[in-house]
Amino acid sequence: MSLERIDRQGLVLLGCGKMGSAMLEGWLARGVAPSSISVIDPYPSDRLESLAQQGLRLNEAPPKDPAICILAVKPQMMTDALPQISDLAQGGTIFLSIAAGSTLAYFERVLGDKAAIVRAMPNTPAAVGRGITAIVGNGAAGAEALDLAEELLQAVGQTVRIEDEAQMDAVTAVSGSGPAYVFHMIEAMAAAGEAQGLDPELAMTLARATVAGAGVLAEQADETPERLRVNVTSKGGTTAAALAVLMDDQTGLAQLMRRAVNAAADRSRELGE
Ligand SMILES: NC(=O)C1=CN([C@@H]2O[C@H](COP(=O)(O)OP(=O)(O)OC[C@H]3O[C@@H](n4cnc5c(N)ncnc54)[C@H](OP(=O)(O)O)[C@@H]3O)[C@@H](O)[C@H]2O)C=CC1
Ligand SMILES: O=C(O)[C@@H]1CCC=N1
Repeated sequence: MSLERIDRQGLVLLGCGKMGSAMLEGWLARGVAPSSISVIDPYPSDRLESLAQQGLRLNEAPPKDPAICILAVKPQMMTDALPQISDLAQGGTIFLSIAAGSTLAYFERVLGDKAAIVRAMPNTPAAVGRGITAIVGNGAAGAEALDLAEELLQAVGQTVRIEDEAQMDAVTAVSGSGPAYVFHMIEAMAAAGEAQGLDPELAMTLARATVAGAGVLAEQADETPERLRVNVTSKGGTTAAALAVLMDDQTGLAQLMRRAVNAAADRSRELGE
């Protein structure tokens, strides 16, 4: 099992904000020992300070030849942050970037094209073990590098491999940013319920449970989302009235979502320039 390689050689996490800490919790829950983990982050959280008491190395020099180094700072901070770990490229360390937009070619320019580099796009449901991450490797990332990256990411949810790095911008726009669209839908449903006279707390309870329940049903049911939608929609009933608005050819959700995903993918491409 390659996670044993992490126990032996260690893991370095550069940047431990929202996404880095979500993954860190998954690895700890999967049994990676705090003493195998080195975190570099200028303003560590209380949780990191407490993990440091349990052996996690916090803002210390990284171990000599860690199995993997996860790059989890914002793309705009990457160039400033990389010098802290770039020496690791002299050894066999695998680099795993989760930064939106930052390309494999960019990392090769900084770390060299002999370094095994994996580009990944996770999402925040990783915090509850329900993320999905797409990965793609550079030419130097062989099966062992991809397997180790995948195993680490599977500790916090599902993984998919993609062949064409150019698809990463679309992946980012759908699943990387996607949780925010769903959270916004909860907010919008709750606000609409309030506008109908519901108490704000009740409206939020109804909206949150409905989206969560529908998500689980969409995942677990044998039927397609389309069939599940039809199952809710009684002929001449309330859902049909709502869907006539949401599925309008010109102003419906599909058109809006296409524009939103397009904007996110464009921004991902810009971040990579
Ligand atoms: N949030 C998300 O849903 C997702 C994010 N990503 C990607 O993950 C990466 C991190 O995003 P996110 O966690 O949201 O961002 P955060 O800002 O929450 O996390 C980045 C962390 O890096 C720290 N940091 C800043 N500069 C340095 C440095 N020089 N060395 C070490 N650490 C540094 C920041 O510290 P400080 O706050 O003090 O500046 C912060 O703790 C981004 O590249 C993003 O594209 C990918 C998928 C989903
Ligand atoms: O908003 C962002 O840029 C990051 C990448 C995907 C989710 N959050």
